[in-house]
Amino acid sequence: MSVDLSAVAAEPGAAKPDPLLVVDGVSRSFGGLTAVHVEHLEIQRGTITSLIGPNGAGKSTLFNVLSGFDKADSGTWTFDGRPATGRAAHRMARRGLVRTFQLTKTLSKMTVLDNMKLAATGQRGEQVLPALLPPLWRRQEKEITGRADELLERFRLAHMRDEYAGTLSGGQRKLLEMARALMVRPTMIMLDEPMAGVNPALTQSLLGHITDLRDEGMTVCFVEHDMDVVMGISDWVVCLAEGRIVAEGPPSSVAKNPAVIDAYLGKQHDDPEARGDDEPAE
Ligand SMILES: Nc1ncnc2c1ncn2[C@@H]1O[C@H](COP(=O)(O)OP(=O)(O)OP(=O)(O)O)[C@@H](O)[C@H]1O
Repeated sequence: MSVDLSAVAAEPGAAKPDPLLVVDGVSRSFGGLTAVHVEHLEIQRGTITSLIGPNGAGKSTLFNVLSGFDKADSGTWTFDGRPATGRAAHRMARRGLVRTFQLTKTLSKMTVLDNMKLAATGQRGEQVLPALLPPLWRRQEKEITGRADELLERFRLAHMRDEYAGTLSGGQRKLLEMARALMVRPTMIMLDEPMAGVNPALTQSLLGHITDLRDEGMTVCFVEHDMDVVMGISDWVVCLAEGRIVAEGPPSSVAKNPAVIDAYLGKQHDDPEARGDDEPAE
């Protein structure tokens, strides 16, 4: 681990020695439901921080808000010491914060290389299709292709460079999602369930890539509902439940925190599928 967090209190809202992202009073509701209400959160620079919590805890909503893909109802946040509240995703990408997003239908019909090149435009995604790319982008094309090839090599996707992205396996898609996000050379990468639906061998490889990014100095934050996945890799774990931070700390302390256990068990208790009930009671 590159940053020592041993002196940081394991409690919600804990101050970090050198936070890259600082969140204050952020809330987001849908109708009458408060999906997120985070009083204070600091993400330490140069660490792997995991955001865990049961289904519906608000993890993706918080991610979407902070990365500029959704709007908060209230609250403020800063990135790298500068105000970032309500900034659009492509502006945040230019400032160094990117998030991965899943390969959509449209992107599946483009080649792997074009997916990478498009990502270089900085999270504008499908709003900027290749035919419409600005002249500046064309001038930089050589450099961008070079960067794309370098990343495809690193993520072992070079042999798929000219294939349609839709032909990739589930695991290769996850690698492409990560590689795409790195096109803009971010300082912070936010990964939404990077291991979901991936086989164990590939999970190990993805975990290796994530650790490498951190070791190169990048700040990594990922959302995961499966607590076991994050334990081995995280420097710090933040647990959300019903939109609020209920615990924070090193993985070992969070794993045995009663509020975390309650959040997961409580959810299981409410969820007929997790209880193993196939049919609702008469
Ligand atoms: N666009 C939306 N419209 C209405 N409700 C929403 C919307 N997005 C999220 N919600 C609700 O907000 C709550 C938080 O959802 P969110 O997806 O952020 O949780 P999560 O922790 O990421 O869950 P999961 O692990 O299942 O992805 C849920 O109750 C969800 O139904």
